[in-house]
Amino acid sequence: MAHEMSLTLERILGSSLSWSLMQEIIVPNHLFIGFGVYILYRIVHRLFLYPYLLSPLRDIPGPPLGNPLWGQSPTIIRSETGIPQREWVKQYGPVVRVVGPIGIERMIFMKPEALHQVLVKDWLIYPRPNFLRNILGLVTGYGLLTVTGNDHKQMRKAMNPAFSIPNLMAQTFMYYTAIDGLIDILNDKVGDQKDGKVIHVYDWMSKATLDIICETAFGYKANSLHNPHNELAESYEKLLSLQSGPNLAKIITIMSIPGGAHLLASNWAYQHRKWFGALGILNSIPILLEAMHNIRRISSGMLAEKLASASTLNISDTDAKRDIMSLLVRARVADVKEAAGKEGGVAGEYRMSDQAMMDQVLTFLGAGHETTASGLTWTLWLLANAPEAQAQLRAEVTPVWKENKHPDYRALKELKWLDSVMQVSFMESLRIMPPVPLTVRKATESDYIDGVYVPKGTLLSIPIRIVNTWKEIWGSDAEEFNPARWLDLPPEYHPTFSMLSFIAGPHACIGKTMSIIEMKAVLGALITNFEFAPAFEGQKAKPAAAITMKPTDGMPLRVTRISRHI
Ligand code: HEM
Repeated sequence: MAHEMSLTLERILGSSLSWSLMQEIIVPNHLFIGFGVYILYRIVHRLFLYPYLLSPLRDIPGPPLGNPLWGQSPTIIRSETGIPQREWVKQYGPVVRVVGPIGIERMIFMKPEALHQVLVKDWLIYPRPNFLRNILGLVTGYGLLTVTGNDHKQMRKAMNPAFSIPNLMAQTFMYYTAIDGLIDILNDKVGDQKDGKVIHVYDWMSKATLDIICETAFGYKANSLHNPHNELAESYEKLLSLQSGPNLAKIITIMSIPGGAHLLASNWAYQHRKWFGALGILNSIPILLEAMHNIRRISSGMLAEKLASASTLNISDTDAKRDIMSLLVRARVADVKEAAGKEGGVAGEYRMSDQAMMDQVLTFLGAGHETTASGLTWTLWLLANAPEAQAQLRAEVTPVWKENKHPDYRALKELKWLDSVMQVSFMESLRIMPPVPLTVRKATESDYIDGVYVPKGTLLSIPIRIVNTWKEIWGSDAEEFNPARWLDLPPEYHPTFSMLSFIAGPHACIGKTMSIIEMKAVLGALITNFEFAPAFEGQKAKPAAAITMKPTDGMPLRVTRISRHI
């Protein structure tokens, strides 16, 4: 057979270059050497030629390229999130090039026009990169945070009603079981001690916001505040304990290997999770896989319960349950009924499968729990260090909470923009310590941004914390906590692109209003009842360097009962 093939090829190639001669030339050794040279060239190109000599971005100012294998990533991974980038912007200006591992370039654009182009005008050209979508998908399900393009448009349209004002109004009362529980617990802990008590406030904010999001997302009473061994809360705690730059770098590396994302999301990986643990360096993977498995198992149990009762859900019932999952189930029932009424009808344009509904709710649990807990914790930290601002806030909220300890949506909304210490305290805290300090986009086409040619494939850092504290906009005290600045905004302030904590455009946070209302309800109750101060002199904040910015030390604060002062 091989002989016949060789004869045929010899005939095709003709006499000038005989097959036997070729066989001599292309001996396996030559092939091997050729392949080796090609791989070597690719490595040299990737690590040296492209970043130093060939990249169209090579002349853009930025920090030194650093080690060819890692670039600037060790500095980024080891530092507080956003701080190295902030220093580079101070040093190099509003357009910065940063080279990461294996010569991968990231651009930072600071100006509003550039951010408008990336986040709003051409958002379809600049989606979240695959590695980010895969990480978010692993942790929060394949929902709004991971889809892009038309799928995203349809999904967002389907999800918007769950975040409508009427729905938020109806949901507000769901916050108060957790808030009352939180106040009781802190009262018990602090007691009548004259000097108060040091409490790790992040841990309690995290439990309270988990209970709130479980109730608003599923209608499920997790009660993690009173039950230290709640499985869902424990799984999230484990997951969040992995939030560190080095862990994130490991997960991104696995996700970037072809098939890595599928592997981590697979049942096989869960069943063999101990194997990862045996490889010392990957010892965080079993914890991640186990936590995710438990969260999915518990969530799917809750979904099954909802679906089982779906037939009894009456969509016109004004007393109907307002949690997000009930809304999705009702929308699906309505969709199917509508389709059945039409000749040849099929269900509507975005009919959610069980799995899609699960993923959405996992997304809301993942995106809406830790962010809100961090937002509240940083606000308490900043107020603890600004006793005057804290006293002003207390003077504003105490009468409101004394009149009704469960203010409704309207009353919470009333504590509103620029009229209220509560509102400006949050704006200022979310400005300086944004719970999501940085995100990433990828150019899927070559284009000019702020006059710079950006080749297809370039990563773009969306510099949330850096823009929020940019001296060119916010002035020389940009990095300081000063809620009063919101009463007299600087002329350079841009309403959309000077404060990016919830970003902007079609991917802007869907839970923005919900989280602000929820944080107001929690903070109002806390500030009415307690005074917060640093736990010890010289205390420094310790934010984690990861996707979200939570305190790594649980944020100890000295908490004192207010009744002592009245
Ligand atoms: C203080 C609290 C919060 C902050 C600072 C925050 C911040 C953000 C940011 C910066 C993004 C954009 C991420 C990116 O594009 O890479 C985002 C997206 C998102 N957030 Fe939030 N978030 C908060 C609370 C919530 C809550 C309570 C929910 C839901 C219950 C939520 C659900 C989402 C979802 C679903 C997205 C994806 C939106 C899309 O791509 O269409 N967030 N959030």
